[in-house]
Amino acid sequence: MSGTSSTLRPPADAVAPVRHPDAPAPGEPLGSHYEHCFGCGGAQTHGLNLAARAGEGVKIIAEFTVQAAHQGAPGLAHGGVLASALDETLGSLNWLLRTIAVTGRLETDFVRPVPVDTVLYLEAEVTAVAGRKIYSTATGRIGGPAGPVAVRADALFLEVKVDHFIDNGREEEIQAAMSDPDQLRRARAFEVNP
Ligand SMILES: CCCCCCCC/C=C\CCCCCCCC(=O)SCCNC(=O)CCNC(=O)[C@H](O)C(C)(C)COP(=O)(O)OP(=O)(O)OC[C@H]1O[C@@H](n2cnc3c(N)ncnc32)[C@H](O)[C@@H]1OP(=O)(O)O
Repeated sequence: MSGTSSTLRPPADAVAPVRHPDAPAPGEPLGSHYEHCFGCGGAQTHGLNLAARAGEGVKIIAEFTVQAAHQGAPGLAHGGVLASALDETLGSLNWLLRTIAVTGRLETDFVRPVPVDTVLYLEAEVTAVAGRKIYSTATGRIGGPAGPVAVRADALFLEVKVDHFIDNGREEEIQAAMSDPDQLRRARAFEVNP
């Protein structure tokens, strides 16, 4: 079964996304935007440890290896974990636009079961932008980067101000993130405006 709800279809006045001139070059790893991020952070024991790199245009390529801690059914990845991998890959696209944005809507198709130890080869792309709305799509393939699609998603991200995090995040993590000695991560958190 597949299909995308009408809120994920870009309006007639949507424009093509513009890759920021300072976006990482194609092939360059993005690194983690936050070490405690479940998707990409190195400090999360059972996190996804998803490694993303810039593609051409406004595209991201990433890999994620399904661990035993990610099971739902015996020996198979939990669907929510696979949705997280898609969400994280789609979220990484915003760094190529130099926009801070959060997921508003994520529609996922689970096409094939994904066993533990499988490498999920992810690709995501921004398809259109309309004001604060960023439309994007992603696939996760198994058996190799050109293998069959196991999961796919369409998403709508909404651009937000940094205040979104400062006003809503727990105080101790906000303070710690603000004093992060890693300059690149700080830049990704605070200096994303062109
Ligand atoms: C000091 C530290 C600072 C740290 C800084 C960190 C930066 C690091 C970089 C990156 C971080 C991201 C990490 C990546 C992780 C992967 C991505 C995630 O998982 S993000 C987490 C999950 N998502 C949420 O938690 C959003 C929760 N939702 C909200 O906060 C709001 O609902 C929000 C911002 C999404 C929208 O709220 P509104 O008040 O801004 O906007 P309204 O007026 O409601 O909507 C604007 C337009 O968008 C449509 N819209 C909004 N939500 C929609 C939806 N769910 N479906 C369809 N349309 C929607 C509306 O219909 C409206 O459209 P019309 O302008 O009227 O045409």
